[in-house]
Amino acid sequence: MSTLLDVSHVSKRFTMGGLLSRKTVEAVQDASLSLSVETPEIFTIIGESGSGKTTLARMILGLELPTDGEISFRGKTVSHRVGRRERLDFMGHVQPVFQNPFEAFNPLKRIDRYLESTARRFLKLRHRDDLDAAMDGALQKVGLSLAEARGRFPHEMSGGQLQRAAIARALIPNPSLLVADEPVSMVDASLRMSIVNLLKSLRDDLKVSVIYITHDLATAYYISNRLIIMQRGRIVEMGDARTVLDNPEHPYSRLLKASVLSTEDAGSGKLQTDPGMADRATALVRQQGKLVSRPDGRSVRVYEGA
Ligand SMILES: Nc1ncnc2c1ncn2[C@@H]1O[C@H](COP(=O)(O)OP(=O)(O)OP(=O)(O)O)[C@@H](O)[C@H]1O
Repeated sequence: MSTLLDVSHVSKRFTMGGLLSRKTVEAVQDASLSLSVETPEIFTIIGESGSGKTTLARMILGLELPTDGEISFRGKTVSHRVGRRERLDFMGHVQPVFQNPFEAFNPLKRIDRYLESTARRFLKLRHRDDLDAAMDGALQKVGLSLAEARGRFPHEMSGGQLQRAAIARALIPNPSLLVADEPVSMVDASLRMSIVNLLKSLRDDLKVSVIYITHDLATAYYISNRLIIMQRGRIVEMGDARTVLDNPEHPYSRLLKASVLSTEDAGSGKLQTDPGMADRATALVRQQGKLVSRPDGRSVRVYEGA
């Protein structure tokens, strides 16, 4: 098995303020994960707001450097501090998909212009027919076409269509990994599943791996192969998505699952989770603990004396 992405004991500390009011945030602490070339998968990062998901994603994309540890893609260290050609080569293999498609596109620039400049930059295409074929090919992969997208400004598309166009743009260089940071949270609920299913078909039909960052346990359960659950910068549970979500073991993972409101719970007015469970999960956050492998293949953070 060869390694596509290797995140090894990575931490990120942000330091803010001046000399007298210095404050540090441990955004990510000692995170490790790896994806293989041979098995494309949807690897999900779940956690509450501020748990370090985006920081981890930005380090994987080389937009942020780890304070400790190392990230490598196909054996090469990921960093933005490399030459332009090396950076472009990396970006051809690893593409981001952002949360808000309306922010990802300049409102004054037509969609096809974006796709065209990506095709020029990464595929070095120059002729009109070649550019059109590359754009149409990418748009077809996401259920759109160049005929539909040509000449349209971002505001002339729905959020769902625009997120598809953003994914089409990311697909132009033929990447082997997409890093999608909450790609459905700004899309209308009724269109969300179409984007989620699209990510699934990118994995199954195009063999593209996806790092899927979300707050949403339901979509994570539906499309993920494996996942990690993060709490305040630390991975607290990691493993096969269904094994973990069917029977979460870490108190924080249990709390997350218990916080998902079913329509039945809403109907019966049951809006609160067990306060004891929340207290246990937050008390543990102050301890470092240790990720321990379990026989069922998952890893769970355990604490001394707990
Ligand atoms: N550039 C930065 N400078 C200082 N602190 C930062 C920076 N980026 C992130 N942080 C802090 O690091 C922690 C983790 O943030 P991060 O955005 O990675 O979390 P998240 O899980 O993605 O949250 P959300 O779901 O709200 O996007 C937070 O406490 C955040 O305030």
